[in-house]
Amino acid sequence: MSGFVNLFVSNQHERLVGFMLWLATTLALLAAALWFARAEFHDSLRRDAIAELAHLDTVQSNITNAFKELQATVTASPCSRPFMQQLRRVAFLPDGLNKFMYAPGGTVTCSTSLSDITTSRSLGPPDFMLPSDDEISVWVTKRLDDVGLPDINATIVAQEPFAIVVPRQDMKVEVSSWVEKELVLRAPDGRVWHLDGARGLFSHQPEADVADQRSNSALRQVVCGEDHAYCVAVGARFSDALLNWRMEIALAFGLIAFYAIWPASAAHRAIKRYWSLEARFRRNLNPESIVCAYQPILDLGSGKISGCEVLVRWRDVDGSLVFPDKFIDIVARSDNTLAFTRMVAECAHAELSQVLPADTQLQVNFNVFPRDLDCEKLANVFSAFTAESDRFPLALEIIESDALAVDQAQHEIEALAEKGIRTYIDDFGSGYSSIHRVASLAIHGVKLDRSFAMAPSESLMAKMLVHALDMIASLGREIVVEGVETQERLDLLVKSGCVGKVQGYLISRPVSIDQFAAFLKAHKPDAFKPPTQAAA
Ligand SMILES: Nc1nc2c(ncn2[C@@H]2O[C@@H]3COP(=O)(O)O[C@H]4[C@@H](O)[C@H](n5cnc6c(=O)[nH]c(N)nc65)O[C@@H]4COP(=O)(O)O[C@H]3[C@H]2O)c(=O)[nH]1
Repeated sequence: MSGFVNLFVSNQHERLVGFMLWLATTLALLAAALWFARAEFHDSLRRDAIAELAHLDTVQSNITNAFKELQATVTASPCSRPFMQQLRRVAFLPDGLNKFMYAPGGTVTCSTSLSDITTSRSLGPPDFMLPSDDEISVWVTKRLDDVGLPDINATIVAQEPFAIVVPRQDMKVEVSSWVEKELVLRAPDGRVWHLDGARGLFSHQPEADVADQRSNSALRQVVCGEDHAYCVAVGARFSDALLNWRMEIALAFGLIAFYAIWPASAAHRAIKRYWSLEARFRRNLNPESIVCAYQPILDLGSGKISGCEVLVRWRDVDGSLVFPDKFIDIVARSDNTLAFTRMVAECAHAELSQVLPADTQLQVNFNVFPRDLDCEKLANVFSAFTAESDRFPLALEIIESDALAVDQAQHEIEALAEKGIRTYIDDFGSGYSSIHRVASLAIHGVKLDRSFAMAPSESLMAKMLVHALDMIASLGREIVVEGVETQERLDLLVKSGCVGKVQGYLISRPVSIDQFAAFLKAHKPDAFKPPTQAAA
């Protein structure tokens, strides 16, 4: 499951996901097209079978009419000259039936071909009777030498006292070369007699002596006439059909593969939206996914770690840690800034109070959104810290933004100070902060933006560092410098004589609570002092 999630979360597999979606869409469309083609093919087989059956229906209706005609018009004394004349008159009707017999009880006494049969000849027991009320008996492919029709194998149908020789029925409807047909007669008990076409197609089990295994078609349609006495089976192998239409199929495949690009890319966009960091973050932000990191703050006067800044990380759905530069803006754009800060405060308080020794005294700095600068609300969010202000004095770092109305901010900052909560202007020098604003607010201190301390030695920013420090120092506010990465830069800050505290990778990166506790335990006050001072 996590591998599957990874596929969408990590951008590395974007091409693979896009390709898989295209492939899946192409295959799905192809399967739908094949299903449709198969259904259409089935229908066309059925249409062929019905067309063939229509011809047999005509034969059956001719037989029914012939019997009616015989019963109505052949009334003379059986086998007498007038009888034979009447019989022949019916035989002349243009319905393809011209061999009639007088065969009461299945015994042929006279026929249109042979009027003077000296001895009656029995047809024997019929092969089957039709289930209809007309009492019709059927003899299938009977040799007719006995009844004066030498070398003829034909089907005889009889309705007392007449019998009709049904001429051999061939298939009439033209079909494609890869389509097979079989014509059968079928007794009510299920026995089947092959009449024409691909033997075994009807029963779908080729007889042992049938060499042509193609009869075992994959697609088959069987339609039967009235009484189910005659049926047409039509079949073909789908693969044969596909082979036959290979050009059309290749073209269809190309078109499907091409048009699959649109639904696949729409699906890809939807998936990307669903799995975007913003969507994942909004769906999964909860106290369990909040991870706190602690960056020590070094007091330059004492050399001790006087506090820490709590920096939040977010545990993504694939387990990886996401840094605030990726999601703080998402929080800032939402209405949940205070709820978010509460989650961070609760996470930090639980960890700090559990892991650090009871006698630890440490200022804990939190970042708060400017819009949440409201003493009452913040005191509520950080109530666990204000309740333990001896152990964990609280400090709030506020990024001064344009939205921060000085008068209102001043009022809230004063109220916070009354509750023992310190406030700092964060990232001074990076945003809207001006020396005028710093002077107007009763803040405890200023955190100088890390870009000053991190700037290369000869750069303009590095040169501005000392001036920025002088300027803030003149306002009498505590100065904390962030982003101290080298001993050289730290030495410069110490030399300036106006920096109270520093924070940066030189001292420690933001670390987990256990690493922070270990760091505090191992820290020596002269660890970052220049060698001369350390020796003294
Ligand atoms: N290259 C370099 N970087 C250093 C050094 N020392 C500290 N940093 C980084 O500088 C950032 C200091 O936090 P920030 O200015 O408050 O800037 C923070 C803060 O504005 C915001 N943020 C972090 N946690 C929270 C939070 O809980 N709530 C709110 N509202 N914002 C937060 O996200 C920003 C970035 O946080 P991080 O990515 O943790 O980045 C941290 C820290 O890892 C250094 O020597 N070199």
